[in-house]
Amino acid sequence: MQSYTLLAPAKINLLLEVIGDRPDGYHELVMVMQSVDLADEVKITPLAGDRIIVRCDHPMVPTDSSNLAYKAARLMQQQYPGHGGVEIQIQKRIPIGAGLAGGSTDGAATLVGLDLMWNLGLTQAELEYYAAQLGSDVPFCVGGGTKLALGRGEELSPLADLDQCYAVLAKYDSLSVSTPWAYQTYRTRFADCYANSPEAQEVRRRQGPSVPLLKAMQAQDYVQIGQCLHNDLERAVLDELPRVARLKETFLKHQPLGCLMSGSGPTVFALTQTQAEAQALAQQVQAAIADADLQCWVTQFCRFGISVLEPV
Ligand SMILES: C[C@@](CO)(OP(=O)(O)O)[C@H](O)COP(=O)(O)OP(=O)(O)OC[C@H]1O[C@@H](n2ccc(N)nc2=O)[C@H](O)[C@@H]1O
Ligand SMILES: Nc1ncnc2c1ncn2[C@@H]1O[C@H](COP(=O)(O)OP(=O)(O)O)[C@@H](O)[C@H]1O
Repeated sequence: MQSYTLLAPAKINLLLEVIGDRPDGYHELVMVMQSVDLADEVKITPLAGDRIIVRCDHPMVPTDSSNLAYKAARLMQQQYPGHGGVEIQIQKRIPIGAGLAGGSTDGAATLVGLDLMWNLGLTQAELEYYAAQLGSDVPFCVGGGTKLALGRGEELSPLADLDQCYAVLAKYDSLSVSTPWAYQTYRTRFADCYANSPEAQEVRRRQGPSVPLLKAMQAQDYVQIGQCLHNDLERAVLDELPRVARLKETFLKHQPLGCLMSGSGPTVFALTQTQAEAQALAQQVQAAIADADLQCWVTQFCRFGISVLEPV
């Protein structure tokens, strides 16, 4: 049996609209998701016996059964017994609790890696089916690229690739947001915005902020795309975290194509059309904020989710 090293990219949400409640207790969403080339490396190695061992070079990442890579390996062992154990080594580059799906992408990489290592020949649909059992964002992370995500985030449709777009990501190192807290904070403030019957939810989907964004994306009109970015969770989270609100204001002063908090935050991203503009923007924002706690990454949109870096 061969070892595999996989590249597991982060995502940003170009749009996140909370439509209403779902019978399963989650929120019904409309999202436009985009992979970026900031990625963890996940190495999958066969182990004798049935053990699952997770190692990570970042001290804040749990390596017990709460790690999404561990959960993915256990799910695969339950579904396809008899292939033995696995060691999963995660080289963490995606910041934690950042709204960038760092844990989800490691879980997705483990599913893809075990499919290869155990020679199962699973389809993308089968991988996404298992992924949905691990978390709402995990199915997107399998195939990545540019996608519309409905339901709780697991109903995916491909969108035309957005070529040549860069995202400057910025996050205070010491600040993380828990996803349940972000949804709960939104719910406490804005539950009166919820559409809860299937008919009312359909009306919301057809009339909401995804309509102009999808139109701009179809036309590859980057100026328009920048103006149509939207995240319902942003107003709830930014009200609670004024430092992040100021970070967004600072980005906007430098006139990027657009700027938004990603997912549940607290990462803020700003879009540019060239790498040089993105690098200049990152420097300008770091100089303006002048806080060693602020981290910036210049990333490019990418067309793929999990990819094999090298069979070892
Ligand atoms: C907000 C988003 C946007 O892409 O991502 P992050 O910012 O966390 O990366 C996602 O909705 C997060 O997806 P993920 O992190 O996979 O969520 P899950 O593990 O399925 O759920 C974590 C918690 O988020 C809330 N949740 C999640 C998805 C959803 N449609 N409705 C919800 O209410 C629930 O409180 C749930 O207990
Ligand atoms: N492989 C993993 N990498 C990072 N965090 C993980 C992982 N597996 C489980 N977690 C847990 O998930 C929490 C959320 O982390 P992460 O996925 O980075 O954030 P987000 O949900 O904002 O995208 C972390 O605080 C950590 O406890």
